[in-house]
Amino acid sequence: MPTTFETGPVRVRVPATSANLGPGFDALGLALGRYDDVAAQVSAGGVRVTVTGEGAGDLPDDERHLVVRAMRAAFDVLGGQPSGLTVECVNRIPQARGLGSSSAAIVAGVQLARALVVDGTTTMDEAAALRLAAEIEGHPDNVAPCLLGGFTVAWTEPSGARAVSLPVAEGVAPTVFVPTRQGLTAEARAALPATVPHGDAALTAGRAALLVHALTAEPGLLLPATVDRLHQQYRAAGMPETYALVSALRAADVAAVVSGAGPTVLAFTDPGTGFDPGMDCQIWRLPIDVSGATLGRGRLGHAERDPVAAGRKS
Ligand SMILES: Nc1ncnc2c1ncn2[C@@H]1O[C@H](COP(=O)(O)OP(=O)(O)O)[C@@H](O)[C@H]1O
Ligand SMILES: N[C@@H](CCOP(=O)(O)O)C(=O)O
Repeated sequence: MPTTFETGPVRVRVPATSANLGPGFDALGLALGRYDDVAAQVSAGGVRVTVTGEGAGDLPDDERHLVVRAMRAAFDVLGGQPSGLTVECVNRIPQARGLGSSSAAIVAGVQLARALVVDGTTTMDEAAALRLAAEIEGHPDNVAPCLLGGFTVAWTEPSGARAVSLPVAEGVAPTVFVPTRQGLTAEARAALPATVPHGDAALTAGRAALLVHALTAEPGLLLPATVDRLHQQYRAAGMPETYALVSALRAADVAAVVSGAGPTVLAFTDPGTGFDPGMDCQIWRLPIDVSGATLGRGRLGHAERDPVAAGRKS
């Protein structure tokens, strides 16, 4: 039986994410209250993508667009491809900064495809959506919080990625320092060594375990819980201003880390208005997103189309 598709548009709101959080390389992640909104509809013709906000004018408007690539991968799993797609993106997550923009695009694509298939040869539950999104991204630590919301612990089994979402303790409201300059995750991953000293691995494993306790129950322990020896120092040469800012914040007893692969810095407490970050950046205090990717029916409304104002969940 051929796959049947929803005839009207569907839409999804996907949060920014911060991965690693210091010692949780490729495992820990946090969903943040800044969002991309994406709508999609099956059409008779080819693929047409419009982009407003972040990436407008730079991203491809055809099959090469990451949302469309993720949709195509999900349609393959679900059993059938629509010939044409119309996709509208309103992006507020800065790209190539360490705030999970690529994962947001991938999760948006997978979720939209799931919502557009009315009757396919296979169904895809949330666990399968996570597996597919992680496979496309290559690591699960951003796609997990983007899909599930909250603070997530993700891991990979032979059958694929899995994750749990944990409630964050009251009062944790991260501040992010988002540099003007971009840095690609693939390049930051290439800077990592193939092996690390056993002592560094042991120290980092202990702090990652402590971080789960600190974030869920005892934020007073976030400073020691965010020590990492697996990735940040190896990436420092490629983003010296980021590394200097993390060091300056930590010296002031602020639990700060490189967000994802950088160059954004995430601080778990507000360093105060007088603090000089020493680099050209935007500073945002973001709530933690607890819902993850949220689907809806219909095209984007007035609020979702505003690339500036609608950065928060309504
Ligand atoms: N919303 C989006 N729509 C389409 N492509 C995107 C989007 N966001 C990111 N990308 C693609 O992913 C790249 C950035 O990915 P990456 O280096 O992993 O950075 P980030 O830390 O922001 O995820 C962009 O250069 C672009 O090619
Ligand atoms: N664990 C990954 C996380 C990358 O996050 P991003 O937001 O920079 O894509 C890594 O550190 O490479």
